Amino acid sequence: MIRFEQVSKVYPGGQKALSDVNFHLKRGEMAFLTGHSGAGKSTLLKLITVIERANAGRVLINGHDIANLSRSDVPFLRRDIGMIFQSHHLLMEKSVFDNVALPLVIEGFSHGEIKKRVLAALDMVGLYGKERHNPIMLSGGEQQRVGIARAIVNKPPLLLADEPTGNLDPKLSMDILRLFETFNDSGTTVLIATHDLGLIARMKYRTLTLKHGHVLGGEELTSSADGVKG
Ligand SMILES: Nc1ncnc2c1ncn2[C@@H]1O[C@H](COP(=O)(O)OP(=O)(O)OP(=O)(O)O)[C@@H](O)[C@H]1O
Repeated sequence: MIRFEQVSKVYPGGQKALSDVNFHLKRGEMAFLTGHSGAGKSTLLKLITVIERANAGRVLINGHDIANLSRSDVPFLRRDIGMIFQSHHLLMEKSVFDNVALPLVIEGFSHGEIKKRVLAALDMVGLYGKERHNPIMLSGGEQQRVGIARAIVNKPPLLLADEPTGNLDPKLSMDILRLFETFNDSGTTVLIATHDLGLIARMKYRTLTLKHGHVLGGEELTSSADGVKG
């Protein structure tokens, strides 16, 4: 589903963020992306979502080289990607319902369909009944789950998460990871960038490790457990 071939990224100003990165994330797979602060994790996710573009090499999504993607095609690619951030980027003055509905409103779904899908997404993340609350009234873990509901509400085939458990305690972090497993079990491809090595060790999914923009441990995603679920 995602293939990087000899990908390098240098930011304007000369900061080298990724160097000759190769990896392949298969459809239906769940994997971690890790590495020290500044290793290039967010940059790698930004190349997949075309927030940034590579300077060298090829980024292929579903076999398509995204270097050939025109600006007007980018929103169509992003519809297939659910993106989850540590700071979840919720609209605090809007209700939980409106936050989760946003991708569907942008896509022009009918009111009836939006209601059905938003309530189903909130149910999946355990927030059914909180749709009229504002995010400010919720705990950090609940706010993170609103962000997750928004990312999965249009059922994207690919879910990318950038430090999704960064502000959460170990129990809540595990709950969030279990939630990702549920989506993965129903066929969603999942890539999670995280510093949390403890979490990675407990979950035993394949791990891509970056160090100063280079992939450690060979060209493919490496694992001590060959992707076996923990
Ligand atoms: N917009 C930018 N302009 C210039 N340099 C940047 C930009 N974004 C990131 N960098 C640099 O690129 C390198 C990789 O950054 P990136 O954010 O991808 O790392 P990261 O592994 O996600 O770090 P963290 O875990 O701290 O979020 C760093 O040296 C960073 O300073």
